[in-house]
Amino acid sequence: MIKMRDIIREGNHTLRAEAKPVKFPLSEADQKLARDMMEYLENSQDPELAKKYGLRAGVGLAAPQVDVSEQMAAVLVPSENEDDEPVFKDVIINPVIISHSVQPGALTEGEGCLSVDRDISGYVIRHDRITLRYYNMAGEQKKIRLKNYPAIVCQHEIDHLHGILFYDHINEANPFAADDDLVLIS
Ligand SMILES: CNC(=O)c1cccc(C)c1Nc1nc(N2CCN(c3ccccc3Cl)CC2)nc(N2CSC[C@H]2C(=O)NC)n1
Ligand code: NI
Repeated sequence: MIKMRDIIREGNHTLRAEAKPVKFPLSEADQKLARDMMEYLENSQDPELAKKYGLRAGVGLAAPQVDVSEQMAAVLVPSENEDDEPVFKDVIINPVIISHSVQPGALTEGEGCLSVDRDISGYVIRHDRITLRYYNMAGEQKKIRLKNYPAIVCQHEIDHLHGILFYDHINEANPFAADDDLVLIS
């Protein structure tokens, strides 16, 4: 299982590298990696398991964060009440944002990252809505539209595949600068 010690932190160059596209059919190693990353998110969202293994909770984890510079990320956005299906759950491979809203969006509370061991406040300005094309573990091409929280999470994880970290999108001069069409997502 993936533990916090397997997650690389700022300063490790892999976090700032351009990850390589994944080849299909997935190798055994890539299949295991995909499963392990999704398992990490599930474990981290379970208060008992998170406590038992000292895991930081997350809704997304990208392969570069476990020092594998490949274009693959697990995303698990749970629904508000736990016995419903997740809002979004998949391993997104070779993802491309093929279109997006002009309208920006940001999490009201800012963003955290498992590879960043410090609290950096401010609005992380992203697209409020995206159309995402990606391949799943079976190699099927998917094209989906996402908005608000799941759209923000996927953009955060896709950034990791291109060496971009969330605070790269925070306005340094005024971290909470918001033009009037910014959608604040709580
Ligand atoms: C600085 N302020 C903040 O961090 C911040 C502060 C308050 C609110 C939010 C909403 C903030 N922001 C933020 N909160 C999250 N979580 C909320 C808690 N949750 C979770 C926790 C426990 C069980 C199950 C779950 Cl589900 C896990 C996910 N996750 C992300 N991000 C940014 S996009 C990728 C995603 C990620 O997985 N990061 C590790 N941002
Ligand atoms: Ni991150």
